[in-house]
Amino acid sequence: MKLLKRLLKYAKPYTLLFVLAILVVISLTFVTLLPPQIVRNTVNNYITNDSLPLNERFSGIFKMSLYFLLTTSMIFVFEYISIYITTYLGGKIVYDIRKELFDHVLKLPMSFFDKHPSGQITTRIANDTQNIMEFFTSVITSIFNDVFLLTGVIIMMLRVSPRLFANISFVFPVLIVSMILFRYFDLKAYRAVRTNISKVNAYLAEHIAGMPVVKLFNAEDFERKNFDKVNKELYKSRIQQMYVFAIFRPTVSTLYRLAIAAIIWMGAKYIVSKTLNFGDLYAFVAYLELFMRPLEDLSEKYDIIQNTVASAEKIFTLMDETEEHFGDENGKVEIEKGVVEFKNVWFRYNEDRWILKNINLRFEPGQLIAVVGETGAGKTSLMNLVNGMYRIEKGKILIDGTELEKYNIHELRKQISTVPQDVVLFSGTLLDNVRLFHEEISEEQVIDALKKVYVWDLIERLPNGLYTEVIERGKGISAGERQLIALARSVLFDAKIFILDEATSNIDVQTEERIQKAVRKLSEDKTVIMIAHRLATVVNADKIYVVHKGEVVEEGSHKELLSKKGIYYKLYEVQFSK
Ligand SMILES: Nc1ncnc2c1ncn2[C@@H]1O[C@H](COP(=O)(O)OP(=O)(O)OP(=O)(O)O)[C@@H](O)[C@H]1O
Repeated sequence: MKLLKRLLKYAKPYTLLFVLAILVVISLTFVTLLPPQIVRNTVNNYITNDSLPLNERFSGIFKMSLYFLLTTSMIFVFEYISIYITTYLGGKIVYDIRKELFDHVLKLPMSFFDKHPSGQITTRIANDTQNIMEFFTSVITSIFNDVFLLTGVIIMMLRVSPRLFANISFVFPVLIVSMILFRYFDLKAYRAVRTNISKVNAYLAEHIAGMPVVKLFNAEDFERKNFDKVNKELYKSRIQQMYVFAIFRPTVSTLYRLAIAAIIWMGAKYIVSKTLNFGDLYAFVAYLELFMRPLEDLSEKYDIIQNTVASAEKIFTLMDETEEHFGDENGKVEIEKGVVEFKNVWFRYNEDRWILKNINLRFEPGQLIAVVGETGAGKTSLMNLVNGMYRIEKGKILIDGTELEKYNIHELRKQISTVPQDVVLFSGTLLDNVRLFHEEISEEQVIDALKKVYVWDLIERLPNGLYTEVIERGKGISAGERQLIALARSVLFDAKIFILDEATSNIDVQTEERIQKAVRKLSEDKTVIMIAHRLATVVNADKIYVVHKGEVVEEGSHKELLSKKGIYYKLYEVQFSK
């Protein structure tokens, strides 16, 4: 109930439209009840009324036909208006919710994205909101419609023949109970089908993305068998759902026909004994048919409400996630020199273990400083702290002597350029990807940036050059090319601090040498932090920090570190003895 209340808050700005929709629905109910009454009057007053002159009977029938036509047209108009308004309302409300949700997701901290799979977040924003749309388009106003119609039909039946109504009143609870039972079993079967559809989807998404691995390891047979399992489950649940339909649908319609037979049997007796008119019997049967429609509809709406509650719960859980409040909105906005210092920094992603322990580092412009260490040592984590992607637990990170938390984080991030290990490109051209969709940056400026890192000739060589289209996160562009694009992007945005996280790991030795030259030049007036696996790329660095199991264990120039014969020496030995 609380959830529905919170959901209804989104409808508040559109209250007037809702009121209008309900008024239209009330009018629709009213006119829907008219046709059986018109036919009843036609039969009773004109078709079977022998006491009237023939011409009056014909003109009466004509008049009634016009009424019938008029009400049918009104039903059309009201239905059109109500569908129009409700679809507009549902669409607009879901647009608002989706917008708010995505805005909120953009403000969530990295730790949130570490814990939640991207597919799950996508489903919340794309699919769960869709379920909610159904609630606003087909539940709210239809419930009014159904309740009004049910009440109206019962009133009309009582007006037509209270005696007939009393005689067959036992049929109504039977119809209602069988409908509820049908819905209950149908819902269960439908849920199983939906779960199995998501399993098939999830399986396909994961395994089609992993197709290169499937082919390389000859895993086609294994894939076939595993897919067959999920596919079979889906098939079985569909059959189960079909059984429910096969049993209940005919049961409900048979009950309905039996009720009509009972009405005709009793009604005919009353007609023969002249206590009921023929038109009354017709109207009564027609109203019974109208009684069935909202009954079916209401039970369907119950389904939608349940789905909506489930989706709303998930959406609001996401909406209640705490936003990232890193830094100070009104804090410092500009990095002046670009001196980065770590002072006794401790950091962990989860309670269970420290990733960085008592780190002390200093990076400054004019020097090329590198961080090395084995896989999983904590190098990338270190760099993510400079960007304020995660919060440290103990110690201080200072930029130009000011604590990171005292900066406006958005302004700060603009001045720190990172080339990550795994570069993600967006759909669009290479040009768009270098200038990150900033149309105000000209093609010449982009080419200039590419030339600065000595990669323009590589891009120029591609068949469509800068206009090469990128699809799905950069498929079709080699890993090395992606790194070059990211590197040029960093230069283009002219940051004060550059973080190169194994930025040349996928690039051939020749190109890497040229890039090293560019990086060296860059470090003359910028702060460049270079993380590297391959020690060959850091031998010329002014200073090298060696990180081991989350601690800085050695520091110095390449020569100094070799002479220490410590961890750096060992790493060097292993790499160069190869
Ligand atoms: N988002 C995360 N959540 C939890 N643990 C993480 C997360 N990212 C990294 N780790 C863990 O932290 C440790 C350090 O990882 P990090 O990526 O900093 O290492 P690295 O030195 O950069 O390694 P590599 O050379 O392979 O890039 C690893 O044990 C890793 O499993």
